[in-house]
Amino acid sequence: MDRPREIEADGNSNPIQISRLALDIGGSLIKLVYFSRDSGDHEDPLNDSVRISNGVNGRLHFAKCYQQYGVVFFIANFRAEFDLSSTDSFILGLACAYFVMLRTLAGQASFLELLHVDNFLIYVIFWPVLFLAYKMKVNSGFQHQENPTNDRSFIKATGGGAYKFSDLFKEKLGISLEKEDEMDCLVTGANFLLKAVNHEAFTYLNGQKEFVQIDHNDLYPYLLVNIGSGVSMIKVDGDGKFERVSGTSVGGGTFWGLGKLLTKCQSFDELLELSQRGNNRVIDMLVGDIYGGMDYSKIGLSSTAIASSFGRAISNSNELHDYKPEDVSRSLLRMISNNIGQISYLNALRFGLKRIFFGGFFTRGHSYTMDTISVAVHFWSKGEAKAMFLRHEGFLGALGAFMSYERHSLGDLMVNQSVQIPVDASSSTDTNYNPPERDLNETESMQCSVYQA
Ligand SMILES: Nc1ncnc2c1ncn2[C@@H]1O[C@H](COP(=O)(O)OP(=O)(O)OP(=O)(O)O)[C@@H](O)[C@H]1O
Ligand SMILES: CC(C)(CO)[C@@H](O)C(=O)NCCC(=O)O
Repeated sequence: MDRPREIEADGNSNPIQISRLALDIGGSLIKLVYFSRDSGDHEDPLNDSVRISNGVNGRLHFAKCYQQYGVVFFIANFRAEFDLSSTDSFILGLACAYFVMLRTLAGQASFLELLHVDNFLIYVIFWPVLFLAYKMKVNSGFQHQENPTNDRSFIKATGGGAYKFSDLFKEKLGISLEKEDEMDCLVTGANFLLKAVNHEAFTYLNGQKEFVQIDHNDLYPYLLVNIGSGVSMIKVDGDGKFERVSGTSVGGGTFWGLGKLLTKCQSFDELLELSQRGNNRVIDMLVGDIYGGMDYSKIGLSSTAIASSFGRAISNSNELHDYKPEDVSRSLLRMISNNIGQISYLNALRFGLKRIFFGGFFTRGHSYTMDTISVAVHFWSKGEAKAMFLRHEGFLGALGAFMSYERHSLGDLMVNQSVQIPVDASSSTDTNYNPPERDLNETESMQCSVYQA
């Protein structure tokens, strides 16, 4: 197979050269992974790696697109990323504010009809993708071929949206989405991160985060639980060797959807933030509520264990508005995280798996969510199985789609780990080492090299 044009040197002195981009268009969020080549004339002070002459050095960027306000979020990032002039960003910002305002106003069908809703929404939702695709074309000389049957304007894409929006992308944007299987991508992304990135996996129990050193020779088998809108459970036996063994529709979409209805929260972050301040005991029925304050120790249940999520709400005449949104959010988060932890454990037990890695954007590095999942796995497995989380949790699919460029045309993608998480030599083997606190779910990048096959 031909090497994609995008990776050919173009001699362009533009410091940011987007050469490849992959998408994961899920039920709730759009995730992007893209590679920008180093121009070579500005060294990253944190980069202590050796530049390898036959590799293409650059950065792998991770970004996600909120469907709501996604445009404004991206503008803020692109301003720095692409060195937009202030006039450019002002004009783009105005255009985006206008779109967002229209979208907000567009509650009525008649108004949407006036705007030709399909065109309007595709430009609003996929504006960031368009912008990146445009940048990719400009920077890499990536163009339509003279032979129209050999169309190279394609982007690797996975997730349901790769199918759902395929025609729309082609018709309205002139971009073909080259579809990659979602499960395949999740596994490829997870395997890559676990093998190539230091301090990628960690355990989280009782507020203690501990990084796990992954032994490459002893990684398989493991259970990958991807908590997106819905939940997929995949038994992974090697590179490309996997089976989706289970799933549940009670996932991140359930938390966000039910939470939105019950608390009137306007954003997922707001809902998570509320949960941090809430007390689930107000709404959940505890074992102690049923057993007069006592443990039911014969079956291993303490008085504080939840006997019935939301069960307290039946025992008095309270209406929804009598409960604090904080408490509702807390109970909901706990119910869903517990349930996922329990089903995950049962599937691990089914196949004799000791390690469970959790991916997907539901966890969002949120301590209470991770703690609840870990406690469920720990409790049900009597400490036998281990719940582990991934720093790039939400990007497994997009990363897998990105890696499929390699599978088809390139050699390896290598990550320069010393840059991804700046650690000094003395701390690099410390499993308790905590990388600087920042939201890894927002835009992030890691230094890497692509090798030509
Ligand atoms: N900013 C956010 N806005 C909305 N949901 C968010 C946000 N951050 C995290 N989430 C949570 O992440 C979930 C989506 O996770 P993810 O992007 O991994 O899945 P998806 O690809 O959209 O879903 P699926 O794989 O089921 O199609 C949401 O349902 C919600 O619970
Ligand atoms: C349908 C997918 C795979 C889309 O990502 C995901 O949302 C999911 O795994 N849902 C759970 C479906 C089930 O197994 O019950």
